Amino acid sequence: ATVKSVDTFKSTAMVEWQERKMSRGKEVITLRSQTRQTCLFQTPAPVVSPVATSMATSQGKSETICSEMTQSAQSTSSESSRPNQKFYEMIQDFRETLEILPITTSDPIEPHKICVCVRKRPLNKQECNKKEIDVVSVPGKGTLLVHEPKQKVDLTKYLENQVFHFDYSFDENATNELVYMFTAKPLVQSIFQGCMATCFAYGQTGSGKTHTMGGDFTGKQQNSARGIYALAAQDVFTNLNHRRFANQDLCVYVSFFEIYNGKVYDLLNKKAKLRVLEDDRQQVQVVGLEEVCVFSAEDVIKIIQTGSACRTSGQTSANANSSRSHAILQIVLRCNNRAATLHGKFSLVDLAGNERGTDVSSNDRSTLVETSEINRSLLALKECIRSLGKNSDHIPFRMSTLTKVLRDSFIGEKSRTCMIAMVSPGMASCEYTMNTLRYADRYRDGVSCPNNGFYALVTELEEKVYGQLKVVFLIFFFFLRKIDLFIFLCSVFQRANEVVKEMDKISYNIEEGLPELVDYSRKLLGLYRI
Ligand SMILES: Nc1ncnc2c1ncn2[C@@H]1O[C@H](COP(=O)(O)OP(=O)(O)OP(=O)(O)O)[C@@H](O)[C@H]1O
Repeated sequence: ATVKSVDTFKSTAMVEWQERKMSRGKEVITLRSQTRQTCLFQTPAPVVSPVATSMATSQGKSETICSEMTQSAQSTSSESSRPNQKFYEMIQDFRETLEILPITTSDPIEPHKICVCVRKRPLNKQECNKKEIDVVSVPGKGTLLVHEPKQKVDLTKYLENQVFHFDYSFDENATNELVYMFTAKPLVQSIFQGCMATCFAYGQTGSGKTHTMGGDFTGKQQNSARGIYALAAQDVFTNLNHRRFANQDLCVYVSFFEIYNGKVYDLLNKKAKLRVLEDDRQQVQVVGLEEVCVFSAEDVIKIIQTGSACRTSGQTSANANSSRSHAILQIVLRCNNRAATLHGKFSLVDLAGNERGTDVSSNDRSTLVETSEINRSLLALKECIRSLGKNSDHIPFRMSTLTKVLRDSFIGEKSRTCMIAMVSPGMASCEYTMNTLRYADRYRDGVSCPNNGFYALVTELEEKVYGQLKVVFLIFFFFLRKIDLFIFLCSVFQRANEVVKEMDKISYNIEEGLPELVDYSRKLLGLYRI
């Protein structure tokens, strides 16, 4: 109950009475202004502020004070001790002007070839203890706002309210079931029609990717039955038993693997390292990948549990490990004939934490390699989905192992893709949140993206660099015995290495870095042209 909030509400003018009722011995009056913001007034007043009293009197209602409808529990004295109190108040003021209409199960689900949505997780216990400020608002209808705290040179604080639009936006109260209904569920239907579907969970570490895909946590125990993996498996078997598909004689197979540093590891076979090969017809095979035939959703849940345990075992920090690798669960429908012909495939991908891409400060070689691999794969993924969205003939899937193994999901009319961008709401994560949203925004905006030309150019140059590299290696092996040529090639490699390092540094902040990246690509090509 603050004087300021009464002021704010009063200034919106034209207040209509909505409702008066008794609650726990107090009279609660709900008001609604013309701008549809809502405010609660209660009697008797624990604190009577002059402004509140005068306002109430002017309305003919004595002993009335204002309290914020949301976060009232955290207000009063503890609020003043909150770090960044000013920003907190500014965000609260802004939220009062918003019309909040969260997505519900009764909202229509539209068919998309590429669907991009965003999910905000709630502030966690630690963040609440630190009195972190929630800087993300989800008014609904696919919109999401980030209230970016800024400061002018004269130290005046202000907010930059960034608005993003996606196909769907889920707030902190959305359940996995609700998210599933709008994202992966339509893709499950599509694989029965012979589609290759992919659902990605993207975002920084701790933003809720594993919670969404693998299931929510009760303490440290993950409830695998309530994640998108399991919900999709349940729907696959429901569909399979439906009379429409019952006579198609389909069988369900599951594989579960992870990609770490560009290498594939089988999570259903003691993390065996596997090779990715491409045949003459550009078909990509993960050689020796375990594909288990399953007969119920429970079988799939057991596989998820086995694979997840394998994913994290032997690591000092499970979370740190998972955030560095991409985990892929594939549900494959095969016709139950001798050739076990592929009918449809659903790949569910829990991507590596995208904040790794910014971690270029480290001098540790393994961290640098890890970072550049994550960078490369996320950039490649973006390019492949964008090419798919534009129905382009050229899909740059060779850019990374991730896009290579998902190649058949990026081609043809029968591809369906859904990207769920996860965001953490805290002010401390604001920069990462903005990066996640900008990345996801690129998919939606493929055609009108101002840097479209640059993206295409970078992709084309990357492909050329790979081509040239192949030639260099051939020459190297051919003239292996010529020491002067060997020294020359060493110096070329050294210079190329430096250029590649520079490229890695800027490739995360792709927005500003693109022109530079093009320059570097050209330099690289120049180096290899001997
Ligand atoms: N929507 C949500 N509701 C409640 N808690 C959530 C939600 N999303 C995430 N959390 C909680 O936040 C914590 C981090 O989530 P999670 O492990 O899923 O993040 P992540 O993005 O997969 O991280 P990493 O990249 O490190 O694997 C978990 O304790 C999880 O229970």
